[in-house]
Amino acid sequence: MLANEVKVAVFGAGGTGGAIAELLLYDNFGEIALIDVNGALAEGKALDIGQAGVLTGRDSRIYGGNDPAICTGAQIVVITAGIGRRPGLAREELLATNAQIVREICEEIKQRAPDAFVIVLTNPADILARTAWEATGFPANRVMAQGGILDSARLATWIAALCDVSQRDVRAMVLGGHGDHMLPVRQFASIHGIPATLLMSDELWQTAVEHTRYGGGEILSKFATHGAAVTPAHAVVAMIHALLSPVPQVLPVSVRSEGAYGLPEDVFIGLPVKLSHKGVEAVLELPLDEDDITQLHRSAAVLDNAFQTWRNRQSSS
Ligand SMILES: NC(=O)c1ccc[n+]([C@@H]2O[C@H](COP(=O)([O-])OP(=O)(O)OC[C@H]3O[C@@H](n4cnc5c(N)ncnc54)[C@H](O)[C@@H]3O)[C@@H](O)[C@H]2O)c1
Repeated sequence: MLANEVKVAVFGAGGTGGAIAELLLYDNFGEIALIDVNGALAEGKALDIGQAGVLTGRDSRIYGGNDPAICTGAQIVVITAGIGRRPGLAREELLATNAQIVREICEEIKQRAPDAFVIVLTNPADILARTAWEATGFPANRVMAQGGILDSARLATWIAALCDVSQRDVRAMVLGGHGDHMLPVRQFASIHGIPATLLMSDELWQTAVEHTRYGGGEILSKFATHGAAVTPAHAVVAMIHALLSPVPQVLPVSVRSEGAYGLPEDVFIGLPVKLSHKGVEAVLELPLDEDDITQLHRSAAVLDNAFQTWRNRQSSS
């Protein structure tokens, strides 16, 4: 399907939601609906972004408001609505508030955009994708979270800087949950096809990993009031393009594990997947090192425990 035939609805018109809408306009998407509890914010962003269409030669129909009904008929829905991190606040600590918001939004999606792909950006994104999957009742291949594409971009940026090579030559893959327990996979990092293991010392790799793991927090600590928006928005738009393409792309995406790598079936976690207009076509089961498998399972346990703790609190309150 061509972008100009597609309607995308974005819940949350804040930093990331606005940035996503702007990129969708540049890519000439047919219709972009921005929805926010702060309806004036969504309307204002839609006006501001839409007016750039004249100067950039784009024709997207973009509108905003607080009425969820404007998501009706969207083929792709992105959820960025909720509270964000503040310095010192972990992604997992946002769960109770954001899970409620995501559930309410999913009720709307279920009624008004029943055939949509759903991409969750709101943190903690992996756990909220699981919440969205349950709340929509959609097949798991249509519900996913963004985490790994952003984290992989951060890792690639640091590999390029530390090895003094062009970012364009670096490929990297971060799996696991989008949090401090993420899993940057060393054997999947390369510089123009050359395994990064041949060009990076252990020390340099560890430095790149540390910068990646705390990359979101680093940006947050500088802004203080909000987190990163530009690269997260590009990561979401990369997923949207993959979801329009008949040719599958291999990307790290947070999806229901379905038991891959021996993980609990219902856990949503970053895995290498084939993503296309059919949604999540397959999880690629690759021969990971023993340490990486251990770390992947540890990450899944963190996500599963947080989800179960939240759910138990819900049922006892
Ligand atoms: N997964 C990732 O890679 C990633 C990257 C960046 C940010 N995030 C997360 O994305 C979320 C959004 O970040 P942001 O920087 O855009 O935050 P933001 O505060 O700028 O925007 C969030 C918006 O959501 C709106 N909102 C709140 N409740 C709503 C509801 N029920 N319906 C509609 N809108 C509602 C708010 O009014 C606000 O405008 C945060 O949870 C953040 O941690 C995730």
